[in-house]
Amino acid sequence: MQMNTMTTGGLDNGDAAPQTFGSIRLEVGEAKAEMKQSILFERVSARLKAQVGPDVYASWFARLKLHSVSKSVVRLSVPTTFLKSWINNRYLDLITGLFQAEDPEILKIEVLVRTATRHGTKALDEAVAPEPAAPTQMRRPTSAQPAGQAVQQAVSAVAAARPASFGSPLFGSPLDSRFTFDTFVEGSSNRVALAAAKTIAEAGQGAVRFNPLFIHSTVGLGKTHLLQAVANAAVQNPRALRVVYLTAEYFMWRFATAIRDNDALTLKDSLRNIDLLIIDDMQFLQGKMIQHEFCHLLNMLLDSAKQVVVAADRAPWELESLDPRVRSRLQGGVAIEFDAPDYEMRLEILKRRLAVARLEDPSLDIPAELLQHVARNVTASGRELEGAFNQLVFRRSFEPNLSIERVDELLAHLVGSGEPRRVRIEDIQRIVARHYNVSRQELVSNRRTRVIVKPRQIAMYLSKTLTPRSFPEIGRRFGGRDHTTVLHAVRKIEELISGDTKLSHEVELLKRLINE
Ligand SMILES: Nc1ncnc2c1ncn2[C@@H]1O[C@H](COP(=O)(O)OP(=O)(O)OP(=O)(O)O)[C@@H](O)[C@H]1O
Repeated sequence: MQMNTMTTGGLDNGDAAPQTFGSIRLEVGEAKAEMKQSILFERVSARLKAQVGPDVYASWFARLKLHSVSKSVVRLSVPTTFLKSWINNRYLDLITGLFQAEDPEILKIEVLVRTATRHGTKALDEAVAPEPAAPTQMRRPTSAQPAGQAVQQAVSAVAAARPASFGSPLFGSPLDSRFTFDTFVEGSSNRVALAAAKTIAEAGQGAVRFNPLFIHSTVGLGKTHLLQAVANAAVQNPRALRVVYLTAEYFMWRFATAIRDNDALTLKDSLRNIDLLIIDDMQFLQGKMIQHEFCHLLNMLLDSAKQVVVAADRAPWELESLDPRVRSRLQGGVAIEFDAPDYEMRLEILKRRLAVARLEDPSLDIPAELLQHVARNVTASGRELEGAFNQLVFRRSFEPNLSIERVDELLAHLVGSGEPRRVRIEDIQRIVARHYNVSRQELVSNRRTRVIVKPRQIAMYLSKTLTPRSFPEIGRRFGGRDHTTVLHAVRKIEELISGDTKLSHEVELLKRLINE
């Protein structure tokens, strides 16, 4: 383990081998610290495996190593950049929670890439995900179904998840067998997207509906879960759909490797004949050549009536780093935004998590009041709920009588901790657009009619005054405008507010709505 290097590093002052009594004592102390760190890592690894299941663990964490532990920072290492960003994007909160549960002094987890000791090809090959475990066929819940029944169904679904007996994606990023329609909780914030996703998963070849379907939301609201549910269901479709699920990062990596190995044609061929392409985390698609390839693929699939589903953390017209041709094709379909889950949904997500956790540990019991309390207070996203739930489960194993006050203490970092909420430009745009009865898309468009220009300038002014974003960045988020346009808007609104009480009240009201 690289840890050894780390511990001797502290003594590396050019001295000969330690001979004095003081150095020996230091060595014993170090050995003890090293052992403690190894135990910590072993314990967290075991919990992580229990949380994510052996398949996901084997895919992503089998090569995770402890690099070093300082008082508050744990550094882990993986062999490839791909794994690093995958773990950072998907699992960092979970891993941080698990370390903190072992040692509350730990504040931060960093994932590093180990220096390659093997040759390039081998190291890159290691990043190829193993064959995904596809789920078995599952029944579908209906919105009219009683909650208990839905939980039971979700439990059966997870219990039944096994490596594929039939149907799996042609290739691509691994699917998590827990991410199915059955385990996805429906609510007002995601109902439309869920209906569209189910329609696509059930459709036959060539029966294209909303193309491309573009789902966007801020982090942790269930985009990946829904996309993987589409993939998991589509591979079971009796019409034998050819399905590919990829994260944008995986797509980039596959193309980069294929181009390096002069094998791009084979890769393109294998993508040509698919029925359903699902791309997650579109905001990460970068690089001129890769975007060019992606644009080709997208055009080819859309033009031949093949279904494409995409998810990103922002709307297609806000993906500034994308090639305008890709952006424009993505805008040609249907974009649906998820909002944050409401209380009922949050509670249902927690109940389902509990039911699933009970499969592993039937003695696990979390009182309903605790679940309700968490659902009321952890409001931001499904991912935070998951973090809160993991903390609860972990704590209850050695504090069986957790009080609500203790839960608040444990979850202080997830519950509104008194810090002001971070305002996002998307929220400002949404609230201003709604207030002035225009669409968010119009706000970032090129249209220059009065009804759009004023709300746009107000939204820019609010973006500058309520967020730490720079003029150029705000310009980019408003349809790629120049920073001088934003500067002009901010000055203009400042000037107008000082002489127009009605407008000044309007802006105050908008600020209150945004900060709510
Ligand atoms: N409606 C839901 N029903 C059940 N679980 C949900 C729901 N929404 C979110 N979750 C859970 O919350 C966690 C985070 O969800 P997911 O990773 O799908 O979010 P995301 O929107 O893709 O986030 P990111 O933008 O960071 O990729 C997952 O464990 C997911 O199962």
